[in-house]
Amino acid sequence: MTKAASVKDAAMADPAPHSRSGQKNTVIDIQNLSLTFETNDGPVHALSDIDLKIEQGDFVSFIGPSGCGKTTLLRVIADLERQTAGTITVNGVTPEQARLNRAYGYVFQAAALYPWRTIARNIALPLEIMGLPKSEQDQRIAKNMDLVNLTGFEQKYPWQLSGGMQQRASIARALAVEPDLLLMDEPFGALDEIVRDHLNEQLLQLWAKTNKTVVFVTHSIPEAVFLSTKIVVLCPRPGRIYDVIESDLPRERTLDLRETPEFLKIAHRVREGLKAGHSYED
Ligand SMILES: Nc1ncnc2c1ncn2[C@@H]1O[C@H](COP(=O)(O)OP(=O)(O)OP(=O)(O)O)[C@@H](O)[C@H]1O
Repeated sequence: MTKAASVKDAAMADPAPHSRSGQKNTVIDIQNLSLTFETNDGPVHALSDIDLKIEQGDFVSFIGPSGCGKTTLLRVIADLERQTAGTITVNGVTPEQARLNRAYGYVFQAAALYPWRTIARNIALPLEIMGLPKSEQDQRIAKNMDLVNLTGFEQKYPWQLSGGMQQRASIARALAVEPDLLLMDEPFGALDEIVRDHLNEQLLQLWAKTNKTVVFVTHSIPEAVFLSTKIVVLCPRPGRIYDVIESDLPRERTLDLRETPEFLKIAHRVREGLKAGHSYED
């Protein structure tokens, strides 16, 4: 597929990716950002000189070996960590202001559902905290359970659902606050490969339907290439960006795409980046 064709696909799948000037809106703008943790054993340079722009409607994966700073970078975006140098804006404001504006939903590796609440009441939790009227809560629960294909499971408890279904429920809970930005930290890392494949397809469908911007942490090369419009390869000590790959795969994807030469070419480039940035002393 040519670059021009993929851009056309992107425009078709994405109803409002641009501002009126025709420019894509920058959702996350990171410049010269570093973060050093001071520990009893000395400083840990978790992130060093990170420059990255993420635009409206992008699906961006962070991939890299353990300890290269993927989670730390996601946590800086979410205002769960603060950088020690450089700048970052989320929707044009500080991460703190973006958090207060409820700009993002955050999905963790573990579904983290309350076992004593039904699935519907788990999804309702952030809405209760926001003080939304019951009718609005019910409408958002129904809409987001439908988006993750869980309609009919409202009154079940988390332990009555499979791991994949629990993770879909946690995605519905993140979506219920209606954020434009979804931050996902290895959400499918603990699931078996068949379930992960299925959830990857469902996540892409959800992304196409909702036009969200997604930032996704993974260890898996096929997952990163299958899902992303942009793949950020990080390497450790200090954590830094080794490569940024703009994918020219079409936005509408099914799993058989993984057998194509275009897919394998991108996967090869990611693998080469991971190899080059890897320290074999670990
Ligand atoms: N709160 C903290 N205090 C001290 N060091 C930390 C803290 N959080 C993370 N680190 C260190 O920062 C570095 C980056 O950690 P981070 O968890 O972001 O890596 P990662 O790429 O997400 O790893 P993994 O794939 O294992 O989750 C690691 O060396 C880690 O030990």
